[in-house]
Amino acid sequence: MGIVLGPNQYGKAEVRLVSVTRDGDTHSIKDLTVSTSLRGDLVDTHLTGDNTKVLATDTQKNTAYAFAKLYGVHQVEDFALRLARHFVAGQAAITGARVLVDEHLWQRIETNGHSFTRSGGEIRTAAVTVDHDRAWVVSGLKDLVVLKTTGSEFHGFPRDEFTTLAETDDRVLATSVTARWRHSSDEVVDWAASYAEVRRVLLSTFADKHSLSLQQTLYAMAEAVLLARPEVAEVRLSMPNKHHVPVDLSPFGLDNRNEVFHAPQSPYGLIEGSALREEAEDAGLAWYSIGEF
Ligand SMILES: O=c1[nH]c(=O)c2[nH]c(=O)[nH]c2[nH]1
Repeated sequence: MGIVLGPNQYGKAEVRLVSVTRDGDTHSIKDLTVSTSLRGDLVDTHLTGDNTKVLATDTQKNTAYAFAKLYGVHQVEDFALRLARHFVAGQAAITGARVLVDEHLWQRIETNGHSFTRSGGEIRTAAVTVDHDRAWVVSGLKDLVVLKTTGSEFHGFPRDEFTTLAETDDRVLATSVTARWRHSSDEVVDWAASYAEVRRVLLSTFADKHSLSLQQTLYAMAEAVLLARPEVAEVRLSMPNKHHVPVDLSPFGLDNRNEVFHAPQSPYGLIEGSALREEAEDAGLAWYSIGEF
């Protein structure tokens, strides 16, 4: 009995692609996860390792980035159709292409034209500790994903023999905010109004504070909450630095002026910190009640 090659396909899965377009100070983003699968006459590579007909998955990935630059993303259906047709038209052995696109949707933070929150997924949290007749109330939120397409720099860091990171005076800054803030007293406050205001202050500070490091942005956000909300004694923030790396399109004769980014899920920087009132009462116990980062 002979053995034959059964159905097969191959491609690049989960290419994280972020495309920024600018109209003056008003920026727009398209944030995609793109997966490609090609089918066709692929017997040789499976049976003998002859790759003559294999359009490399790395090339498929590069094509997605280059097409974002060349044609823009616009509607994901158009983007996917263009990519899929290109693969089928360009390689005689490739007769079928399937392109899957997840578009991650963003909403504007209205304070400026270049800051966004990712839609959906945000969670409001509360942690309460009671010790005999005392109570501590810690409100918070997590998975609040924010991004700004300008107004962020990072330079002046030490360069040792293992440093490769380039200095930048204009980068995309993105993070998923986990925030916890401890209320000064256990008296009932208007929790809903307090939450809404803290959230608003966190967002507007992220958007409007010109950033020289995510650490600086973190502290500014926590400080702004304390300045705006007398009922809050301490704010803790945990903010992963969701890196957006400009894709080098120069091998394809294309420039990339902060337009097309690779947005890997990991690794990421993890920036954590807090701000508290100097006179914050019972900080030791409060530390325990607010919990770890
Ligand atoms: O805002 C930043 N803070 C860092 O500590 C850091 N480290 C790094 O590689 N990039 C960045 N960005």
